[in-house]
Amino acid sequence: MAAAAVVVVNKLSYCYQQGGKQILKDLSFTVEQGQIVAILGLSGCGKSTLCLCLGGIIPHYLGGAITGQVLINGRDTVDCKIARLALEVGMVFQDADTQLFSPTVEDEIAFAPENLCLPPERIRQLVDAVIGMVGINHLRYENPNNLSGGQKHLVALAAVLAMGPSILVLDEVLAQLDAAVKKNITELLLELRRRGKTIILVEHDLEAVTIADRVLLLEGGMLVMDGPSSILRNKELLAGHKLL
Ligand SMILES: Nc1ncnc2c1ncn2[C@@H]1O[C@H](COP(=O)(O)OP(=O)(O)OP(=O)(O)O)[C@@H](O)[C@H]1O
Repeated sequence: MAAAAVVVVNKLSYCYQQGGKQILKDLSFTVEQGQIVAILGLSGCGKSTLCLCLGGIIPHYLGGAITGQVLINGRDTVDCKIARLALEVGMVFQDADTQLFSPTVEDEIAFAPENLCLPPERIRQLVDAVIGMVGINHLRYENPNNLSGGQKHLVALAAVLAMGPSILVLDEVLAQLDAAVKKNITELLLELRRRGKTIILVEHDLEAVTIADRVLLLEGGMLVMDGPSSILRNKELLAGHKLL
């Protein structure tokens, strides 16, 4: 039996301003539970915009003109409250500064579980667990503002994992990590997939996305390729799309 589609994107088009430039053009695809899907494409092709649509940031916070449909675990992102969506989709933004606002890393990770009114002991367990998973115990009492770009992404990832979403949308989270940390986080993503999480990964580094089961390629806001990650070995095809 085929795995359930946890993300359904159906004829999605989007402009940031009514009547403005169309950024996403008639995108349709589905993602099954437990898949790692990489979204590739040249700078400006709409990868981050698509991520924002998947997490409901578009249209809930950024407005604009959206047509078509994005369903997350069967919920339409336009109709579903953003707080509800955040329990299903954990997003780490390309610019992690936009999602970090607490005085310490520990507080940042505890923030959402506290808002869910979880018991203090449970919150402490969750914070310890995700700090361990992401390997940031040494940053626990640091102010997120003082961290490097890569470290901020790790803190945002830990904060998202503390919410226990079934889907992760990670926008260039691996890009700024050094090789050893990148390897650890890659292994973590594979472990999360084994536990049934669905992961959507935007990266420019083709090497970093070889863990993906599937690759989607955007060009000028259009989906021009949707195939297995083995296409990453096809140098001619990649060069043809200016990815090499
Ligand atoms: N808030 C915004 N308002 C208006 N236009 C925007 C906004 N954010 C992005 N854009 C435009 O949308 C287009 C797609 O941007 P997007 O960030 O989604 O591309 P990307 O593929 O993620 O690029 P990169 O790889 O450089 O991160 C670009 O032309 C960009 O200038």
